[in-house]
Amino acid sequence: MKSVLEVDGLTKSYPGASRPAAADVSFKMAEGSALGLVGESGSGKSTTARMIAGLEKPDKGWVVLGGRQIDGLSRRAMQRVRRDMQVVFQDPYSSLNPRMNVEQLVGEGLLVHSIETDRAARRREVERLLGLVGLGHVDLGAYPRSFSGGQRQRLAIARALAVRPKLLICDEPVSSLDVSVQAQVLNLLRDLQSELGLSILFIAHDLAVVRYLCDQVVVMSDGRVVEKGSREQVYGDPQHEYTRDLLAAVPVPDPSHSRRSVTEEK
Ligand SMILES: Nc1ncnc2c1ncn2[C@@H]1O[C@H](COP(=O)(O)OP(=O)(O)OP(=O)(O)O)[C@@H](O)[C@H]1O
Repeated sequence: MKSVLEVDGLTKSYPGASRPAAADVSFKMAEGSALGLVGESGSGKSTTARMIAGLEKPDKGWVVLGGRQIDGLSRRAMQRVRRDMQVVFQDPYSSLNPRMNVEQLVGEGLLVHSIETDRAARRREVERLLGLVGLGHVDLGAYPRSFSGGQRQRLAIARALAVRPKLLICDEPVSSLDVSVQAQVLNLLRDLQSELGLSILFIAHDLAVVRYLCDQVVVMSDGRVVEKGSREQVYGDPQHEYTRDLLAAVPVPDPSHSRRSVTEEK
């Protein structure tokens, strides 16, 4: 199967640290799949994601997106690659510009990347995207301050999808939300993944969340990959003691219990 993302030997040390934040991290992601990168706080997930997204330069290793090596590209070249790789961040309160309204926020990528320069057509596309994320009813002139955390995360997802990325990186996208809202946003991501064939790299410390959404799992500890495999392998027959310990500590209920309420969030 064609891979959307390959990382090989990614390594990063921060000055003064006693060990690398990420050491020799390698994995492959098939197109249309959802891969969960899991581990406790400090295990190196964000550092790895930042190197993939070009926000941090690796000391060693490489990143290939859609067959093209993207580490070490110039800032300008990287800007073009950003269209193919969108990130949804943990905190929807700081990731959305408070001075931009819904139409501007969701439509920005369409304008910046010259995908849709006609205002009326862009507006229609923004409305379509809002419908996709369950916000078909919202006022295009509204500002982020009038939305709940879950709704803001839906806006962030619509904004990311606008440019039709090859890869969506979700960095702890539900961990700042209430548990009931978490389930709704996870259900949305799952539906989008199956309906649009989206490739999602999902970063989380919570194994229950990853089990729900991801078909492949990479487990990190102390900057290293300690286990990787299919969901069935990693959850059904964990090989590493660290994975077994993480699994033993899973606290969150199955989000599928609130599946019917996906569109009910206000
Ligand atoms: N900019 C930085 N400068 C120095 N050290 C850093 C920096 N960013 C991360 N680290 C260190 O690198 C290690 C890995 O951190 P990283 O944030 O990648 O882990 P994580 O698994 O994403 O954790 P969290 O879930 O808390 O974000 C930690 O020891 C952290 O303190």
